[in-house]
Amino acid sequence: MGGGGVMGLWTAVAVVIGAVVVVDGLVRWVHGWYREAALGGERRSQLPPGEMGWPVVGAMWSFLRAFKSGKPDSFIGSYIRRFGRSGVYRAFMFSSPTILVSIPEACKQVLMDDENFVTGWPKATVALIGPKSFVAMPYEDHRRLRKLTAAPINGFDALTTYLGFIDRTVTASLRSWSSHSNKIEFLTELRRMTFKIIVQIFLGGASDDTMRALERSYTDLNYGMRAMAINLPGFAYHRAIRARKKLVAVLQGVLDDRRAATTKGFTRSSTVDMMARLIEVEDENGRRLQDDEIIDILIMYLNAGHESSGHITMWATVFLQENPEIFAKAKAEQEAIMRSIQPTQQGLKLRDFRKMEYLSQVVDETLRFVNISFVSFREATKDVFVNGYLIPKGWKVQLWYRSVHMDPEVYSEPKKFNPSRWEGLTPRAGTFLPFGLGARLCPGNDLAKLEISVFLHHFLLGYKLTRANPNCRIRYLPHPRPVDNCLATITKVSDNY
Ligand code: HEM
Repeated sequence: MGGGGVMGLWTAVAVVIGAVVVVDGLVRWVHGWYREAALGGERRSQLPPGEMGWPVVGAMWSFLRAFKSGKPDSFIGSYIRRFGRSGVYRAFMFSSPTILVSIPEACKQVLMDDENFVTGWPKATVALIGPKSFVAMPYEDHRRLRKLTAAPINGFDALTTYLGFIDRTVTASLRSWSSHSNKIEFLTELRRMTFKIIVQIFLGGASDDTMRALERSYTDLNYGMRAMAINLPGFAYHRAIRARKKLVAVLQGVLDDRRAATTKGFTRSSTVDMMARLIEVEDENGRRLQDDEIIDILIMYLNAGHESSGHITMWATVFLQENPEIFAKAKAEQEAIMRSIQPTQQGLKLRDFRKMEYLSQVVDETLRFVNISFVSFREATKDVFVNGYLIPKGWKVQLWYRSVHMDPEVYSEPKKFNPSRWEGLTPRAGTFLPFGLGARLCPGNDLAKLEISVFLHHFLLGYKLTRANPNCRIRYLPHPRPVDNCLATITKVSDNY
């Protein structure tokens, strides 16, 4: 090919690239205009920096790319790089114009403002968790049912009721895993264990068949939770929708049995579990909850009540095992606690748990570092200004807890696992959000911390974790986990306690 031919080729390539850039810019501009024009010039000029991107996908590709390539922080990182540290950005995600909030003060403002913000989970998530659960419930119903359901699991005193069951379940699990030399999927087993605990609290226990059916369906439900909402065979979301139908059927069966037993005058357990409370509760007009309302609340609680605790327990165990100094310090604290317990005492008591200061720092650091709930969703019900920028009425808001926890201006060396950073530290409001904040603060936070600490107490005193693939790849959606579900052996190393 002569010089003219090469020139011609390069010109053609340049023209194609130029055309792509122009078309890309034009499409983005038209989409931005289409989404924002109705705001009017003045309100539009007050929006935070950012862009709507391409129609339909918006920022979803870059979000999924960041999380699927193992670099979840690069998503918000790209906004900071392109638009500066405004902490509030605009984007198009989950089919809606959305404001991304990534700094503590702004997160706190949104989370504490119930007048101007309601929950705003994507429709696909609401369809999975349940339209009649807390994720989509009207304000007054939420207040009433939250009070009813949170009271028995909130505050460490209320939790005394469950401590014995948690302690027995944890010790039996560790004993069973270490009774053979086979590898187990440690995460899967922990999820099973935390599920058993939450089923006891909410349903007063369940048959093995019911447990198995529920567990399987919850796994599918969770895998579909942050996936693209494509309801076609072969897609995770489709499997999740089917799993929800099964969950509804199983819980309907449990509810029917309970109602039948109550009619005949039988009660299943001596303590009042959460299902009993939900069946009995009346609003100010004497109206009781319908079956579909009870079932949606249970689906939500049973899910929220085991997934996150199971994952955090796994990560805390892994971090302890990988950091011998931290392990030794945490173990010494537990040994001291054991020495202070009377030989006649059966199992752990709440006062023992209260002495676990360093272990509590290990758990807090794990919560900060792992970011199991990395984002939360709200919707503005009026025009609101946050950090000087407009959040227009009707727009969605995403609160990026993960970005707050991994921000070097909030936590020095954020990528270092360092429990001692919590020593004597009371975090500034909005800087530590593993359980959210405000009216939607996780009602299971005390229960979660208790379960995790009881497990770590027993693990530190007598067991060792050996992973089959210590450098296994991590998958970040829906929750951070090693792709092998932490395949490992659990060995008993001490008989002294
Ligand atoms: C380590 C464990 C846990 C973590 C990290 C966690 C995290 C969270 C977060 C961040 C929220 C707030 C979502 C928002 O801002 O909208 C939340 C809400 C919730 N959590 Fe948890 N959670 C955990 C354990 C539990 C447990 C054990 C239960 C049940 C006993 C539970 C039940 C709930 C419920 C029902 C909500 C919705 C509250 C509402 O909308 O009023 N969670 N959780």
